[in-house]
Order: sequence, then structure tokens, then C-alpha cells
Amino acid sequence: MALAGGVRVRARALLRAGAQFRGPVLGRPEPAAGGGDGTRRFANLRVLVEPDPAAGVAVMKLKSPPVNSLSLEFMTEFLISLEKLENDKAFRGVVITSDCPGVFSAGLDLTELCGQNPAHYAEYWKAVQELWLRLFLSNMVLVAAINGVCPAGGCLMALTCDVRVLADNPKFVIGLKETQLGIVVPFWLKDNLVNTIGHRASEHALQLGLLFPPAEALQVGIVDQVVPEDQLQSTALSVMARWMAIPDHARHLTKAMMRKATADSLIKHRDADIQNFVNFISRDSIQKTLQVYLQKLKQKKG
Ligand SMILES: CCCCC/C=C/C(=O)SCCNC(=O)CCNC(=O)[C@H](O)C(C)(C)COP(=O)(O)OP(=O)(O)OC[C@H]1O[C@@H](n2cnc3c(N)ncnc32)[C@H](O)[C@@H]1OP(=O)(O)O
Repeated sequence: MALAGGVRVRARALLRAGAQFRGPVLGRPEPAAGGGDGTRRFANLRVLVEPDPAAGVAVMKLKSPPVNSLSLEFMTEFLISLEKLENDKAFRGVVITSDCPGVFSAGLDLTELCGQNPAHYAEYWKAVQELWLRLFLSNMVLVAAINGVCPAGGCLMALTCDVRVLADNPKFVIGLKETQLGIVVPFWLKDNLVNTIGHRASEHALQLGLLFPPAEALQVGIVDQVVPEDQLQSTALSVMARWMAIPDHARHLTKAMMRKATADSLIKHRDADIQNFVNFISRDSIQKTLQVYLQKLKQKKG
């Protein structure tokens, strides 16, 4: 699946503006600068990719400090990196994890949702849809190695993966907390959650905006494994090895079959979903709620 028009244009603009991969591009192996270890690390500004072509696996580290919020720039750079891996036959699996201590992703970037104009909201929501679709329909095996708090849009990214492994730290909660902020999850994210934990558990989780700590997250099934923090990366890689042992063609056709109806329901109603989001987010009451929330976050330290 190629990047959608708006995101592609933005990706080109970003690349023109200098968000180039700093290291060697995939398919042209060279030792990492200064490392001499034969790996092919590459990065744009906000995503670090550590490829292991011999294993067919790359680790994508989200590194958009302080909290990996899903800004337009972050999502665009993430999609560029993902597309590079998708287009390189050497790679069949990706582990997604965070380079920001204690935070997997804080979710949608609230500054993109506050005080902007309708055209901006439309562009932003299109990018969120694109991020979800590209991850959800990826041919590659995606394993989320969740090493930090994972609310709302962070959980959106994790839910698209084939497997979620969560580090066992009581601070590392995961879930769709949107109702707590007075906002409603889009239908396709609701469907993604229902497919993962079932209808009844989703009703509770979504209406109450629940954030699950590790033991509860495992019990409800929003994550597949909880492991000690120092074993997260090794567990994610061994889970990946198990999935990589399955013939790729059969596996990804099966994945596509399982996910098609859910993805199609968004693809068929993309424009209406954007319009719905723009109308919703532009409401004075929603703007006020989000602005107060963002202010509270900023004042936390003071
Ligand atoms: C309508 C359709 C909805 C679609 C579904 C998705 C919705 C969403 O994703 S809405 C966003 C939901 N996310 C959150 O509510 C998380 C908010 N953040 C936090 O709870 C915390 O920041 C944290 C637990 C993720 C991390 O805590 P901590 O390490 O203590 O860091 P700070 O709270 O001090 O934050 C540092 C810095 O980052 C700013 N920030 C935090 N989250 C966001 C965000 N989502 N968007 C933009 N900016 C964010 C925070 O304001 C601080 O900024 P400065 O004070 O300027 O440093």
C-alpha cells in the first residue's frame, strides 16, 4: 500500500527540508558510522531504525522526545521509515519500541488538536488514519515492545501490531483513555480493540477510558505477554523468531484476510471520518476541554 496523497506530499516536503536518513539507505549496507560492527543503523529525526538483515528483522525506536506524541512530522517520518522497510525484501519483521524513557507514546499530539484551523485538523486526521492503515495492513510481522506508558494514540499504534509485549512496570499503563478527555475513539479503532479483547471488555474499557497496568492488561488480553523490563527486547525478538518461522506468503495472506473487513470499513468511509473528526474537534466545548488538559500537563512541573 503506497502512502496516501497528503502524507506523500508531506513526506516529500519533509525530505526536501532535510529529514534525510542520516545513515546508509537500506539495500546499500555499510558499517554504522564509528561502530564498525557491520550493522546498518539509519535514522531520520524522530525514528531510529536498527536493521538486522541477516535475521530479516528491524527494530524501530520511536525517539521524538519528550513523549513520542504523534505530531504530523513524527507520523510522516515513521511512515517513511516503515515504507523503506516494507520495500526492502530483506525485512520481514519489525519490532516497534521507544527510545524515550518511560513513555512508549503519549498518543495524539495535543498541540495539533488545539487552536488550529479545519484544514489542519483534516490533514492531521488523514495522517492518523494513514498511520493506522499502514501499520494494520503491513505485510510484515509487527511486534510492539512496550517499554513505557501507552495511552490513547500510543495504544492505537500498539493495537495494530501482531503481538504486544509489555514491560512489567506498574507505571506502564496501556489503553484508550479518550472518554476521560471528553473525546470519542473513531469506529475503526474501536473495531481494532474489539477484535483484540472482545466486545464486552471493550465496552467497559472504552466507556470508562481504562488504562490497564501490566497484570490487568495481560488478563484482559490487550497485551500478549508481560515480562521483566530487562527481558523486553530479548522476548520481543524471540517472539519475532517464532512468527518468522512461518512461511511468509501464507502468514500475510492470512493476516490480510483477518483484517480486511476492519480496514475496509475505514477505507470506504475515509472522507466522512475526516469530516466527522473535524466537526467534532472544532467544537468550542472540545477545544476548551483539550486546552485545559494541555495546560494542566504543562503546569504539572511548575
Ligand atoms: C477525537 C479522536 C481521538 C482519537 C484517539 C486518540 C486520542 C489521543 O491520543 S489524545 C492524547 C492522549 N494522551 C494523553 O492523555 C497523554 C498525556 N500525557 C501524559 O499523560 C504524560 O505526559 C505522560 C504520562 C505521557 C508522560 O509523563 P511525564 O514523563 O511526566 O511527562 P510530562 O507530562 O511532563 O510531559 C512532558 C511534555 O510533553 C507534553 N505532552 C505530554 N503529552 C502530550 C501530548 N499527548 N501531546 C502534546 N504534548 C504532550 C507535556 O505537556 C510536557 O510539555 P512541556 O511542559 O512543554 O515540557
